[in-house]
Amino acid sequence: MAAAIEAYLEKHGVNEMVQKALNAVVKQRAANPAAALAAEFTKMAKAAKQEEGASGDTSGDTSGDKPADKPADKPADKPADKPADKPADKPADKPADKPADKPAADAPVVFFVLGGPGAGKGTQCKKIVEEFGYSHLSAGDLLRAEREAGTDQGSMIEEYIKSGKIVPVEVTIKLLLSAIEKDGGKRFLIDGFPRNTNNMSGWQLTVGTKLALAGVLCYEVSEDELEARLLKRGETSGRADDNIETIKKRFNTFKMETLPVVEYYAHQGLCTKIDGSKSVDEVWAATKDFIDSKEAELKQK
Ligand SMILES: Nc1ncnc2c1ncn2[C@@H]1O[C@H](COP(=O)(O)OP(=O)(O)OP(=O)(O)O)[C@@H](O)[C@H]1O
Ligand SMILES: Nc1ccn([C@@H]2O[C@H](COP(=O)(O)O)[C@@H](O)[C@H]2O)c(=O)n1
Repeated sequence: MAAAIEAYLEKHGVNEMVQKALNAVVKQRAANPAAALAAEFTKMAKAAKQEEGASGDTSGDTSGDKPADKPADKPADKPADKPADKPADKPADKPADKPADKPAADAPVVFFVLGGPGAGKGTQCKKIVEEFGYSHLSAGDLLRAEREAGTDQGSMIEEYIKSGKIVPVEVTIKLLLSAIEKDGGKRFLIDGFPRNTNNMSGWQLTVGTKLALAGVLCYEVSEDELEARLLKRGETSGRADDNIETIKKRFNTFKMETLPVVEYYAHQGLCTKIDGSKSVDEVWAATKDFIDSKEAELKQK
């Protein structure tokens, strides 16, 4: 099935695939969007398999039959997550110059780190930095720092954070790319990104294959546990979103927008899910195993 999904992706591109699946899920008003999305991907993969069988093309080379009006990297026409009154129509950055098919062997390596609010992303990233010397970039931290600048953009970011919504990618990607460039490292943990399909499109358009995505870590924790952790953290964090009203909104955003992204990567075989409800040390043991095995894979390349 993974090969069939890859074939579909080759033909239609990631944006079209994700957008089509998300549209179907939204239409269904599915109670469990992640499961519905998984079902949509499976349906698409089956259709791609049949299509491939019908055309007799088993090579996987689809370069000749891509419809001319549908480039693989065409961004979603309208990001699903755009708040109606915000100017978020298109990523502001110029698309990466004609992307190569694959990242260069010496391209810096990136891991996305996902999980619900309070799942322990930051806690585990810190440990990875200590043990493996990776560079850690938290999209949330970068946005909070930018908010402090006191500009119009700062107040816009504040609004999004307080309402638990995802800031338009053109803002976030600029912060991430400038931090990556400044850092100049070879291994990056991108914490809290991509949080929705708009984030994914922005990354694909601006980064393309300049950086190599080696894997996605996702920490799974129940909402009850997350809520308890965030309320406790809120006693000292001073964060505008560690209060029960915003926490509920963040949970909703996570379920509706981020879980589908996690499922997308899971279907690509890129996502490793870790039980984040255990103790910090137990979660770290699983995290370390993951990084060790990825480092071994990367050494063989
Ligand atoms: N395994 C764990 N068990 C119990 N508490 C934990 C665990 N991991 C992290 N915490 C605590 O839970 C809170 C949230 O952790 P952390 O800030 O690492 O999460 P996060 O996923 O980065 O959150 P956010 O997305 O909101 O920034 C912190 O107070 C942290 O000390
Ligand atoms: N890709 C992202 C990441 C974060 N945000 C906003 O920041 C808030 C806090 O993020 P944490 O990762 O620190 O939990 C989050 O709720 C969003 O409002 C974002 O917009 N895009």
